[in-house]
Amino acid sequence: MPCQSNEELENILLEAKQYSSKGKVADYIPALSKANPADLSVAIYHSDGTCYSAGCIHKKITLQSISKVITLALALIESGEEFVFSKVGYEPTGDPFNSIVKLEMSNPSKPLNPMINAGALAVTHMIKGSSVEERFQKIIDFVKLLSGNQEISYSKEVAKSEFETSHLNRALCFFMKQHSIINEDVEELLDLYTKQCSIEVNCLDLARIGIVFALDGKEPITNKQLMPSSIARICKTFMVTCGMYNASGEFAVRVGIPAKSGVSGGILGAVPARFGIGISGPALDDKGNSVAGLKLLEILAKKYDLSMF
Ligand SMILES: NC(=O)CC[C@H](N)C(=O)O
Repeated sequence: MPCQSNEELENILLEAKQYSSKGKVADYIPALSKANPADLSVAIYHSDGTCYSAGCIHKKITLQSISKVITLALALIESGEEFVFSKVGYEPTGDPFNSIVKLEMSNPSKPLNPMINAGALAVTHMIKGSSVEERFQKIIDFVKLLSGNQEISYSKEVAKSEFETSHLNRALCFFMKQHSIINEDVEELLDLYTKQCSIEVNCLDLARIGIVFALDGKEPITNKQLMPSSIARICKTFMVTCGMYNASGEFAVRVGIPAKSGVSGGILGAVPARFGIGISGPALDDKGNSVAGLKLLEILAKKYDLSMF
């Protein structure tokens, strides 16, 4: 069984850590630029509930795009497959996560998948509730449930920083409003989306969420089904086809596990039926993925034969 000690993981982390210097922290959301590019941490959650970890494991990062897979699960639970996929498609774009170009090219105009910003905004729009507060509470409660961590909260500073600078996301929303994919107030939707992206986790939380997806929705300790297995499988499929933005193809070849990254440098991995993996490493490559995190996953995948292909 792979990785049976923290020391083993520590050695792999040290090898991957050297790659941090090749990346840069995201600064298009000003508050994210405060992150330390040299940070790296990893946790692996086994299906029997044991967990191994290395690095600055308690350091928090915000979920950013990793939240997209969580709101997708929630929207599918609340509204069902038919409704969700009437508003958002199934296909990878090959474009950067915040690109607008395919929205105008597809006919009828709808976001190509729920992992790009346009698709994620359309999914967040579906989360039901009478106010932004009620809807956000639902999202954060779901993150608490999946991570088994009742202490989860969000960074007001990061949420505010993104809300004030999110002009491209505003443009995506207005375009989608014109085409009836969304019909709520754009500022309210952005308020909810930026809060969702600002939920704080560490690599242990990410690994714990990862194992729930890996086990098709089951919590490893209690065996409770936290979401229908069909929904966990839809989410994992999108993680394979679009989870690492427009680097998902190369990632499938090099690593071969369902994963979702975020511009805070987080990566959520789910090795089917085996492990949840959580990584935090804020230095990013030019596609927005954690450079050292990618390296770490590549080493783990080779060493422990993790690829599902
Ligand atoms: N790739 C990401 O992590 C993007 C999430 C970020 N909140 C945005 O909308 O730009």
